Amino acid sequence: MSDGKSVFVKICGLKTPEDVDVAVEAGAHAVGFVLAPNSPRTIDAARARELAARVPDGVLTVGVFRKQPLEEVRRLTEESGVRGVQLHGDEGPEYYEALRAPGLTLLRATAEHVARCGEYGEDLLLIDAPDPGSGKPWNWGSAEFTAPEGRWLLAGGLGPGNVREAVRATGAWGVDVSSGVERERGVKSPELIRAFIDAATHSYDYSE
Ligand SMILES: O=C(O)c1ccccc1N[C@@H]1O[C@H](COP(=O)(O)O)[C@@H](O)[C@H]1O
Repeated sequence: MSDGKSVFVKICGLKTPEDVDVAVEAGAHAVGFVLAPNSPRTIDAARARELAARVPDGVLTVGVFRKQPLEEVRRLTEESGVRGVQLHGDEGPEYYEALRAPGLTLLRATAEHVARCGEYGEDLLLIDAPDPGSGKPWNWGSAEFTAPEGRWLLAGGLGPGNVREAVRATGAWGVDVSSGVERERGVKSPELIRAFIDAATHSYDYSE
């Protein structure tokens, strides 16, 4: 039985039409394209545009950036047509203010302790491991971790086998994954994508 709580699920680092179709069909709420350089998941803006065009309106398309200049983020967002921007860096509130545009969802990714979502003007907060995209888990289950208020996503070392426990332990509003749904680094697995979405969306079903 479900207690009615739903969990927002983002599948990140998609590179092929097949990846996108599997994630969307399995019920992802958002899909991410890495527009930051030097990742095994990096794609260019033209490729991201092709992939984003496959995604129905109800699913958020997100460009992922790391420590890139504002003008580059603006240009790649425009060229790719993504409707969300996820920033992994030390950008301050003024950066978010400068990026804000109608219809654009801003995600702030950080490994720091943050009290609430929205302090920098972001729409969604992403609490991640210090090394984003590494697949390494962090101590979200420890007593030192205090969940932020508002809409926040948990990321970092999640996979089909631990996402349910992670959501229950932290009360995260949503989850984000990349490595945990790959069969090898940078190559997604349809089976793992489906299993992750199923486990995450049913986090509050059945009691133990
Ligand atoms: O995935 C990447 O290569 C990446 C590159 C630059 C910034 C962020 C990146 N990924 C983000 O990391 C988490 C998922 O990490 P994990 O692999 O599941 O542990 C997620 O927020 C991705 O968007």
